[in-house]
Amino acid sequence: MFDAGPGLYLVTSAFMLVGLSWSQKYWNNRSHLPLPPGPPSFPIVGSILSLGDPIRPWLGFSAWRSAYGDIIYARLLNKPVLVINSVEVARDLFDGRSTIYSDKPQSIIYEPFALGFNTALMPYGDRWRLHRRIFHQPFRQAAISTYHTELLRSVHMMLFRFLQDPTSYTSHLEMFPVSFILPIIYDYEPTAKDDRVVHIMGRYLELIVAALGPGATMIIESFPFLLQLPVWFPGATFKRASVECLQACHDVMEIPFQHVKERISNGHLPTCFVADAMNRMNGFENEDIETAIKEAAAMAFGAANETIIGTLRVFLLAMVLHPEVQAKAQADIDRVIGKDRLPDFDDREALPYLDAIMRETLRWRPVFPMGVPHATTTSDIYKGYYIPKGITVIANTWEMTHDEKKYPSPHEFKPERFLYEDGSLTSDTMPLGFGWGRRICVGRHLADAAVWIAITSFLATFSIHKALDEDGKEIPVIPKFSTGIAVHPETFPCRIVPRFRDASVARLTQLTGLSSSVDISTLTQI
Ligand code: HEM
Repeated sequence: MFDAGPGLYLVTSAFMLVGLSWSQKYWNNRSHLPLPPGPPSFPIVGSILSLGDPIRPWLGFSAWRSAYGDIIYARLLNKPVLVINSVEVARDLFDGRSTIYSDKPQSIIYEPFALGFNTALMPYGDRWRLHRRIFHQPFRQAAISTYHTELLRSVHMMLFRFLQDPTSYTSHLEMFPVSFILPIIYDYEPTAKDDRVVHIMGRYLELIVAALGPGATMIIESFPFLLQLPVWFPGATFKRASVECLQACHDVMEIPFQHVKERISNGHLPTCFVADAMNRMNGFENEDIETAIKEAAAMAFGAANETIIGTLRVFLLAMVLHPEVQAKAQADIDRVIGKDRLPDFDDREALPYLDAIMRETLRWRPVFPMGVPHATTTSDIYKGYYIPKGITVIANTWEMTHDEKKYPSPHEFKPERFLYEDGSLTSDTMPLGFGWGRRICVGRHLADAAVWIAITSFLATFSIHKALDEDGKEIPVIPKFSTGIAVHPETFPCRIVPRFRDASVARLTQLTGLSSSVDISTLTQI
């Protein structure tokens, strides 16, 4: 028999020597390698003062680009961050080195504010992989057409609400994602605006937005004892918010999920994300899988809400500020579809200008102007710079979507930038707002279909104009935006007027064909 003794010893020693010299070289490299350039850092505050507006850090990150370039190292308070200001570097790192750049920074606020189940904030590991597996099948591009009927139904219900109460446009936008995502995820039909499931998600999101605001996060991270105070203690605001948030999160996950399970145990066969995943992945036999499905379902419910409402708010703002874009889109719709029916998904190819408007909406005011931060799992060397392990990595979406070279006059709303001279669409589908690499948004194809049908149907049936004062003069719209990690325009005064023939409930009923399945008279209460 072959004696492995001395041979194996020699081979092992050789490997060890190579390994040692490599790690020595690596260490020497690292010790000689600089961190990427960045603004000067001061004790305690780091570089935060040179950010300019700390509430909108993406603007400061963009301003740093001219001084420090596409990849910047900075310390914000006690947190080291790597800021990426160009698509090229983002692709190199998030796509090309995805095993290193797919982690997420963790915060002590996640547990007390029930954010542990949020896929987008989860560490890169088995629990996250299981979530992605649950999401993959139902949300891949090829599956999206199965949701077209539900999307059309929800968008038509939204049109009724606009017709019956044109002043409450924010509330109608809020009901749109809820009315298709709840049936898709839980086979659950929200019955009224104060529907229990809609209400608990709304409350949970409110609490999270407050908790994740830059000020609140910084205070809690700097003074964690605030979360140890008893709830009755004067000033224990964060502790009370945390208790309420944990309860709201429990309700968000359990109430709609138990609705599906009850229906199954009563012999029904609901067709929805939860029931399909439970069957496909043996969720009934495995508690860990059941928990992951419950979490993924609540994640989809929450993720669809904030993002789609935000994008549609940006769209309406763009239309009120740019009547010429609105008129051009409506002329296209009238030419392709006419006045006797409403848009359908089959019309999409013939309406490139509508796609261009959608892309420009995502570019002009991305809902996540600095994406959702990633983190590194190990240290790395890129273009001669040392990138530390565990550093927070921010892809500055704002800078990428406002890059003057790629998008001239970037602050103007110009859908034409996505069209060739012959009117056909360019290959730039504006994916930048949906994140990067392995962590790219799982709901992007659903979002694409939902936003497209919503804007096309809206423009087919309504126009939005500036509101008029008592003298009949237009009230100027001064855009204001919310702050936080997800940003959207605040409500502005406007007039929404129908543009379809007769402009009556009867005519809209005829156009949508909704009356057979929905009680139209109750829609404004929804
Ligand atoms: C206009 C609509 C939307 C926008 C702009 C958007 C944007 C984003 C962004 C920027 C991320 C972070 C990606 C990263 O970490 O690099 C993300 C993650 C995610 N989104 Fe969306 N999203 C939208 C709609 C949706 C919808 C409709 C769903 C579900 C049905 C969804 C589910 C998710 C999930 C599960 C993640 C976590 C992915 C992961 O960390 O692996 N999103 N989204």
